[in-house]
Amino acid sequence: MTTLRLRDVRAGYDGREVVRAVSAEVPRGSWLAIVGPNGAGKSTLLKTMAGLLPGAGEVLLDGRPVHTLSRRDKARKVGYSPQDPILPGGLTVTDYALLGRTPHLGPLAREGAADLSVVEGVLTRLDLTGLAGRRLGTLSGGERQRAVLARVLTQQAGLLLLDEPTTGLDIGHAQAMLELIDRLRREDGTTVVSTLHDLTFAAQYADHVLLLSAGEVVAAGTPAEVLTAEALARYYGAAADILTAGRGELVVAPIRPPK
Ligand SMILES: Nc1ncnc2c1ncn2[C@@H]1O[C@H](COP(=O)(O)OP(=O)(O)OP(=O)(O)O)[C@@H](O)[C@H]1O
Repeated sequence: MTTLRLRDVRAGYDGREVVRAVSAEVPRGSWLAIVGPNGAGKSTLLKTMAGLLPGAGEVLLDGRPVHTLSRRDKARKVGYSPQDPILPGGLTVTDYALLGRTPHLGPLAREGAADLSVVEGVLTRLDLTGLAGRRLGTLSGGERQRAVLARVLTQQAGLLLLDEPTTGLDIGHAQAMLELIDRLRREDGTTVVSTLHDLTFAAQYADHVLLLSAGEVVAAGTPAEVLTAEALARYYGAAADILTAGRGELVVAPIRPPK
């Protein structure tokens, strides 16, 4: 439900710029995948979009600079999931997912039946119902990752900023996760920006792809325009074939490099 616009965004650490002059427009209800090799600046760009890192340039949510939003307004508008979140190991999956409802509660109000119903719906879709009462500290890596996404999704924000949402998930759970996000996009108009190392998933789910290399946008466009064998060789140093499968979907298939 949110349009995101980036104008000449720059960000970095300790005076070292690692994201350089990135501009992009992500219309309401669309999905932008940010791809690029390790260290290219993807997570840094996502954190800057979430208003968690100061940077130069503009990050506009429905025309408003993200840093001018109050914490509560930001939490209602933006759901951000980091790559390596620090989790309160003693909380159960349900209680943790319920935290996503906090921005929707009045002052001093407790979660009600409607909030619990949102949480139950998300846990069901992410195959977490059987783990609802388990403490986060006892979960496997992939289960923990699904719990993190559950909390972000219960927030029902208009913009989702997801850093590697499929990390640690098996192929079935990864698909279920991406399908759920895609459904939110189609049915509720949720806008999605995600970093993705899995380029086949990027091709299958994103409308637009931004390829970053050394902090700069080196290609932007549809998955077919950006994810070419030449670009993968040039920017990742990878050998890959781009195939079509299923209903004409792109598959990025690694191949053994020529000897
Ligand atoms: N907190 C930090 N302090 C200093 N430098 C950092 C910090 N976080 C990231 N960097 C550096 O900034 C650059 C971009 O990092 P970033 O995490 O944004 O890359 P990325 O594209 O998300 O990488 P990956 O695919 O490996 O997750 C890297 O050179 C990294 O070492």
